[in-house]
Amino acid sequence: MSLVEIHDVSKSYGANQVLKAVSLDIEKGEVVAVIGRSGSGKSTLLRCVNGLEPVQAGTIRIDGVKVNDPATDLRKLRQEVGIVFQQFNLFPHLSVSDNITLAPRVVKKQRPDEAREVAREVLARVGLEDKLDAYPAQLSGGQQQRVAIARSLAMRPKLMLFDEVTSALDPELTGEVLKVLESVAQEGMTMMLVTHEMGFARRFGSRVVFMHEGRIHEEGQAAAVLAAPKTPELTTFLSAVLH
Ligand SMILES: Nc1ncnc2c1ncn2[C@@H]1O[C@H](COP(=O)(O)OP(=O)(O)OP(=O)(O)O)[C@@H](O)[C@H]1O
Repeated sequence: MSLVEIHDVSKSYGANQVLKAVSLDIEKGEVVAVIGRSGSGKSTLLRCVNGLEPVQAGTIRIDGVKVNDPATDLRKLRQEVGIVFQQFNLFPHLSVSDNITLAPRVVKKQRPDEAREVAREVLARVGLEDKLDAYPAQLSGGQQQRVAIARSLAMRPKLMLFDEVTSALDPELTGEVLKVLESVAQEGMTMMLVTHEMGFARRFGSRVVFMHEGRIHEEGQAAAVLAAPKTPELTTFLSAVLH
């Protein structure tokens, strides 16, 4: 059984069919980069995986648990599926420590000292152990995004979803966030990420999925797919993003 099983998923917003019979399996420890033009359905697919968006047809299972099933406790499922967005969404009035420990204390009922210890550990993993008591406004955008990643890691998820997490950052801050993603990937985390960073996709995407008009148009091992696209749509897309 794959960790993520997406089978024949379709989704529409009104008359606009955004996902058209999408199927994708992701194995434990795999890093899958989802690429494609704006509006091709990448973010929607990611949001369907952790149940932020309902689907109209098909099934999605995470570790065997069906996401689109009224009997599934989505709150519990989301503890196991972390998601980080383009905007870091930290609570501005809470310290870094409180931002990170909030969900483990409230949802997982961790003791405050235990939660703070986890916060220390995950902050070290993103290279910000000295920022435990800082406030978001005192951090750069790149640092805030690293805290947002640490906050997700504190829940010990089975799967992490990243939706264009570097798109809101200045180029000089993008590198530090990509480095954190690389180290999280190297630790064995299963990751699905929507990205425009083709260099990252090539180095760390064990697999690349190219979406076009709501369908998976091409997929395969990252280096091979990016070096030798088989369809004119991917060729056009790659020449647009690489130049
Ligand atoms: N909440 C929504 N309500 C209505 N339409 C939506 C909604 N979210 C997305 N869409 C539409 O669904 C289509 C796919 O959007 P999606 O955000 O998944 O694309 P994307 O490939 O992630 O694009 P981008 O790279 O620009 O983020 C677009 O046509 C978009 O306008």
